[in-house]
Amino acid sequence: MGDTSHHADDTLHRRGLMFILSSPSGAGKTTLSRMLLAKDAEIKLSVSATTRPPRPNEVDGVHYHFVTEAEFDRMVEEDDFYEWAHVFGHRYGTPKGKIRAALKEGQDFLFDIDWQGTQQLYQKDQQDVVRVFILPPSIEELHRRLKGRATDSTNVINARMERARAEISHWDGYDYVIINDDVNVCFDKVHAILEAERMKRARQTGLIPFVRGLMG
Ligand SMILES: Nc1ncnc2c1ncn2[C@@H]1O[C@H](COP(=O)(O)OP(=O)(O)OP(=O)(O)O)[C@@H](O)[C@H]1O
Ligand SMILES: Nc1nc2c(ncn2[C@@H]2O[C@H](COP(=O)(O)O)[C@@H](O)[C@H]2O)c(=O)[nH]1
Repeated sequence: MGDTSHHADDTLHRRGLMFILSSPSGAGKTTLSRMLLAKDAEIKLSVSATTRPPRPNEVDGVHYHFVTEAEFDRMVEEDDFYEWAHVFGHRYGTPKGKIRAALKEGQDFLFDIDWQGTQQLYQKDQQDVVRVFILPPSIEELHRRLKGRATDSTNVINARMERARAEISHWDGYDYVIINDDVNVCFDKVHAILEAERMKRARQTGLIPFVRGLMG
């Protein structure tokens, strides 16, 4: 064994990444997001603001910041959003918060956002963005999942099903595409992507001094 004074853990600073999960409504991105947050302590959810009313199990400030139309207007005027979009008759936006500074410090962020938000984030910050699209195994299964979730009225479910094909058409704007058939298998793939992206050379900003140390 050689000199351990340049231990990798002390040296290898890494830039954080913006990990985006998108899918047609009901394909399972929120389920996968929650699994990822429970399993991986290094990634934090970017909590969006929305004008949609909360579902029964949703907590303000945890799953979304639930805001009024007037509050959303104010946030837009004050340039508080990285991106925002109209989705299913409501507005949703990613608050800027301290994301940029935290990325520099190595913090990873998870975004459960649609294709419009993905395009906007990618245009602003290509180097930090990793785009993952989740597909359902079939349209029938997508419908079953939306009904089985039992959080939305029949009208809302029908509207989301009507939009599903249009949303799926954006699949080619993503770096990775995964079919969510068995949720555990799908989750392992999502996590493997995150782990691999963390090791990209460009993200490992501490590599240069580390390699210099190795070369003596
Ligand atoms: N692989 C799977 N097999 C069976 N059911 C699943 C699977 N993945 C997710 N589900 C179930 O499907 C329903 C929809 O999942 P989820 O809420 O995660 O979808 P979503 O893509 O986030 O939808 P939305 O965009 O509407 O928020 C939930 O009841 C969830 O438990
Ligand atoms: N462009 C953005 N899309 C967002 C954001 N937060 C959530 N979403 C997407 O909206 C739909 C519907 O979500 P739901 O919670 O009402 O089912 C879904 O595709 C989300 O990914 C955001 O900040 N910006």
